[in-house]
Amino acid sequence: MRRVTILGATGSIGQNTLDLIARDPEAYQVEALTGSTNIDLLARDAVRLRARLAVTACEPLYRDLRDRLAGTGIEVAAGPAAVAEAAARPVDWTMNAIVGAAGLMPGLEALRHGGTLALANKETMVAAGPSVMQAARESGATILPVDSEHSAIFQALRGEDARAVERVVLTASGGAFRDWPLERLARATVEEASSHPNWAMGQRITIDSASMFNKALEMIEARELFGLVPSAIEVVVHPESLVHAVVGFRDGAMMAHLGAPDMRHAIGFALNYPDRAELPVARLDLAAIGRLTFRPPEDARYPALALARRVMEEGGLTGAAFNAAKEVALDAFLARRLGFTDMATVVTRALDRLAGDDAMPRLSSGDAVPGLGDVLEADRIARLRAGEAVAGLKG
Ligand SMILES: NC(=O)C1=CN([C@@H]2O[C@H](COP(=O)(O)OP(=O)(O)OC[C@H]3O[C@@H](n4cnc5c(N)ncnc54)[C@H](OP(=O)(O)O)[C@@H]3O)[C@@H](O)[C@H]2O)C=CC1
Ligand SMILES: CC(=O)[C@@H](O)[C@H](O)COP(=O)(O)O
Ligand SMILES: [Mn+2]
Repeated sequence: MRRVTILGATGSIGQNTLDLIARDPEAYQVEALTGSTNIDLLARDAVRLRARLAVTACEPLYRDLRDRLAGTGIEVAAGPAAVAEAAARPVDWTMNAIVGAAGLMPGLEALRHGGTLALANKETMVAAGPSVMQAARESGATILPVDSEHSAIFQALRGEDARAVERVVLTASGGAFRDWPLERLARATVEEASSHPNWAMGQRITIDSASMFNKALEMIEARELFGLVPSAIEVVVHPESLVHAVVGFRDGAMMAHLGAPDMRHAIGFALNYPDRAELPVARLDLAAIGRLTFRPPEDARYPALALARRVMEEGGLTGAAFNAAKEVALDAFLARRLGFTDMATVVTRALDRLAGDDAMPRLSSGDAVPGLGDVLEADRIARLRAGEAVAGLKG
């Protein structure tokens, strides 16, 4: 029986993970489930899956969660530190499906005890890729990417010599507004941005798909996970979301990964690795699909992609700053304090300000791996600068 922990169990990836685990209950012992605001679901799943520990990141909800689990024998805890402590409990397999930079510390805790980390939380790699990879090397932990594109790349690279890789192509659906007239984008509403053409996902990543900030994060995630040079990372718009990524090799061959737009593919791959197990996902009928289409992303529609290139060029703490500024901009859009196209403006202004900002930690030239303290400080300062940029745009 494998011991597993699911961080972010109440979200979209978390629920897809539990769906797979619940289909084979004898195969898994659930050590911990974590969530944040949705304690009804957290409590219900903790009982259903006989978890040993249930944790809400939201401290004020401790009593409510405790009351819901009274008499079950399931341990209860609350707060960000309790989430990290849950992640630190030794298990064979951990899913990190927390959204945002909040996933960083629990993810690092999970890596420190070894085992396998199935990583959906792409923000972790963007903010602190070198630290994360170093933590895995030190403990001998295995990181398996869950983001569909990165799982696809990982699968295409199996058995290949990494030195033979010439390029990777990340496919992008183009998001909710791929066919809108450009002049309409500034008036796009939260509701309109929260509907993905192909994937059912959490609201934040769905909006990031519409702005292409999701793909921008994924470019950086690919660089960190696979050690690629930025020029080897390409993005192509593929409205059908059936090809998840393509790897190009030095002999000109290209290996594409195809599958239905269902995250249980990538989660199931990580859960069963190195084997392949039967998964409850739709099988593609290529003749019925008929055609797959591709087109270049438009710079004017998707300024986030150029920002990702800038982040990769600058390196160091810029990834942490970029992710944090993007989170602030997205919060402001969700709160109706910013327009849709203002999000890229806020992130650009925050990065511009940070370039000469005395408050930003300075890395010494020998720092190949920025320290975690510096990463967290860069995140904090970037949030301040992005907040100022939001206020500046409103005023
Ligand atoms: N959804 C998808 O198909 C894909 C997602 N990803 C990535 O996976 C991650 C999860 O995405 P998704 O499942 O869509 O997100 P959701 O918003 O659906 O779920 C997020 C999870 O994180 C929890 N959470 C929220 N804030 C905090 C916090 N501060 N501390 C601890 N836990 C918190 C939520 O708890 P609660 O709901 O109880 O408040 C929930 O369990 C993201 O990094 C995303 O980019 C990558 C590829 C595809
Ligand atoms: C399912 C998944 O991995 C998402 O990150 C997906 O890539 C989002 O779709 P976009 O291609 O629109 O960003
Ligand atoms: Mn993805």
